[in-house]
Amino acid sequence: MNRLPAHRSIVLIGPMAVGKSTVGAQLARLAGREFLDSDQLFEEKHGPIPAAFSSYGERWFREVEARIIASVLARRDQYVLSLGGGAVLDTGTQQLLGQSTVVFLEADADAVRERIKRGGNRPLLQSADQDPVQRWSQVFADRESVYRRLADLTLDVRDGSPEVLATELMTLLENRPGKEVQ
Ligand SMILES: Nc1ncnc2c1ncn2[C@@H]1O[C@H](COP(=O)(O)OP(=O)(O)O)[C@@H](O)[C@H]1O
Ligand SMILES: O=C(O)C1=C[C@@H](OP(=O)(O)O)[C@@H](O)[C@H](O)C1
Ligand SMILES: [Mg+2]
Repeated sequence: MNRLPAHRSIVLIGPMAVGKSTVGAQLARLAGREFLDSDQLFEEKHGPIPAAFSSYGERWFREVEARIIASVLARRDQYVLSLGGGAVLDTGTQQLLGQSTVVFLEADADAVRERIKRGGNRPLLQSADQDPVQRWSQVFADRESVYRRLADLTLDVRDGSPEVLATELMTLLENRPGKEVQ
């Protein structure tokens, strides 16, 4: 059963390791919707992201990432989509997100310290002169204004399990009008 009929595409954005993929999957389950993840779609077709960065470069990754996201956002049905952290830098993607309910998952360096260690291999956090958390803070500072500008809703994900956070997000979404269902 679809519990969020007013919203078409619900898109989770935010910096690396805040929990976009994990909370997005939980939200989709609670809402009775299909879950899509741009990194997962990339890897299904092109293999691991770190190998793509090292073989073809970030620029190529961004081009393919933007195409994958555009093809999902062209769909007219209802789903939950979690984006990779840097996907929102693409101006075409920024425009297409205007049709979706965009949720910014917000955290800080302390909250993501353990999450960075636990899941995912993120080429942008590998640096010779900075530790991954310092690097995360720098990348987040560079992108924060973009996340805030695109967000219809912001969810603080510093505390709480993914299940609790997804339930909180369900309630927030249930209580706000959608902007895209004609
Ligand atoms: N609220 C949370 N509390 C504790 N760990 C979390 C939470 N959300 C996600 N995680 C863990 O943090 C790691 C990164 O989560 P992930 O969903 O991959 O983040 P993102 O997609 O934003 O990069 C994973 O190991 C995940 O299980
Ligand atoms: O922030 C970024 O530029 C990236 C975030 C990653 O996704 P997550 O945000 O799911 O870790 C992945 O797309 C890639 O490693 C680049
Ligand atoms: Mg992810």
